[in-house]
Amino acid sequence: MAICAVYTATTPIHTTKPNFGFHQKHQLILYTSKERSRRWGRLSSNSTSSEISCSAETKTVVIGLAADSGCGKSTFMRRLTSVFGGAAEPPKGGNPDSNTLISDTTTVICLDDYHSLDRTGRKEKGVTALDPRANDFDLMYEQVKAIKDGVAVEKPIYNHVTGLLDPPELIKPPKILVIEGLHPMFDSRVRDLLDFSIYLDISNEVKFAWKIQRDMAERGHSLESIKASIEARKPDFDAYIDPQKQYADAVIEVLPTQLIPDDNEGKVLRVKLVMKEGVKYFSPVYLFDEGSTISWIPCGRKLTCSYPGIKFAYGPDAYFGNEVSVLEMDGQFDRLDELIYVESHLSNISTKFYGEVTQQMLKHADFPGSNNGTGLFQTIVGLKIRDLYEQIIAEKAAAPVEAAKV
Ligand SMILES: Nc1ncnc2c1ncn2[C@@H]1O[C@H](COP(=O)(O)OP(=O)(O)OP(=O)(O)O)[C@@H](O)[C@H]1O
Ligand SMILES: O=C(CO)[C@H](O)[C@H](O)COP(=O)(O)O
Repeated sequence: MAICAVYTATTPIHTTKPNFGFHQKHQLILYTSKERSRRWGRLSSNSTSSEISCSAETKTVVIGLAADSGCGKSTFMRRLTSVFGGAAEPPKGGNPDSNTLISDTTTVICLDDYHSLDRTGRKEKGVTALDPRANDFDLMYEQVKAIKDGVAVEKPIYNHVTGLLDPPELIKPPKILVIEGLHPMFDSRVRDLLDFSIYLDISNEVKFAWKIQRDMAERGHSLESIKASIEARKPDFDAYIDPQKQYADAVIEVLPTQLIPDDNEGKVLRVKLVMKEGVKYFSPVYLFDEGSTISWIPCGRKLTCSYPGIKFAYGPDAYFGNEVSVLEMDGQFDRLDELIYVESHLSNISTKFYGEVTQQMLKHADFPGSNNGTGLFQTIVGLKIRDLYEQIIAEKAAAPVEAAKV
């Protein structure tokens, strides 16, 4: 087992405003992206931080999850980590405002931590957090690469409560690293490090409904301020976030239902799972017959459906010039236990036992989207990621045996 160094932070604060309490002892220094990267991000063999032992053989599998804010990334992450078992929690004894979630198998880091401008800095420069100029892609690349290579890093923390950049936290290489946020597929160097990538594509109507529900109910924002915030972000969303979906191996697209004519309530959803063909370790899910075009209304004796019912569709398609398979569900389940009927007609879902999808959905019945295609497809993608991870590990384990044979 090799002893690996740790990326270390010499001066943790990078902000435009003096900090309070915990932060006071640090100097106020503004770095250019390059200098900040040099100070914070270089691999340090004479590091004063604790050194981390790591094994070169157990390389971290890296998953990217892209979406705009408030589009269900956290919910998806909870479903994903649950597939691997064990609860995901913030680093023990660390910053209470850390965005990181660690479980036995997975570490989820939020790419907001690579904002190079804090809230005030963005305001002063007149840029949004979605703008690449507000993010440090050099550091993101260096640190994700280091973790993938089995090296711990001192990752910055963007504090969503204060809007400031906090002192960094130590991230040790996990079995699976998930990088979630606005830009996991924006920088080609970071993109190339991903073993699998997902884009949550929430249509404007649905995004608006979800944001209103959360920001009005939980955060006390007014309808006008929510509308204004969505409008203000839209140009940068279109320019920098949305184009990433062309690179994703799987896209979960959430649209208004087509089952209710002129629906404007936004409660019933039509959800598509777009799966790229030819991705290593990933075989797209199919309904009934692989490669066919299917339309299926499962409502009847085995599935209870109230108005407006449920409709599935499956078939081949093209997406940004790539060959894909698309599985679609419009409508919502009345009884989650009956989902087993739908599950039994899906293939390549990478379950370990009959009914595992239904079991996962029942386990998290209280999560948003559990009665529709968002929850169903997020669960299935979680199972596919577990399968991908297990294939990569099995291949690595077999490699020395194969080499010895030769
Ligand atoms: N599948 C879903 N169905 C209905 N509502 C949902 C769904 N997913 C998320 N939401 C709504 O959107 C809100 C935001 O979800 P979540 O916290 O998972 O998103 P996020 O992308 O992690 O947000 P942020 O980046 O702002 O923290 C939830 O509180 C919920 O109201
Ligand atoms: O798009 C976002 C991703 O979560 C946030 O708006 C961004 O990180 C800035 O955060 P805050 O609004 O807390 O200053």
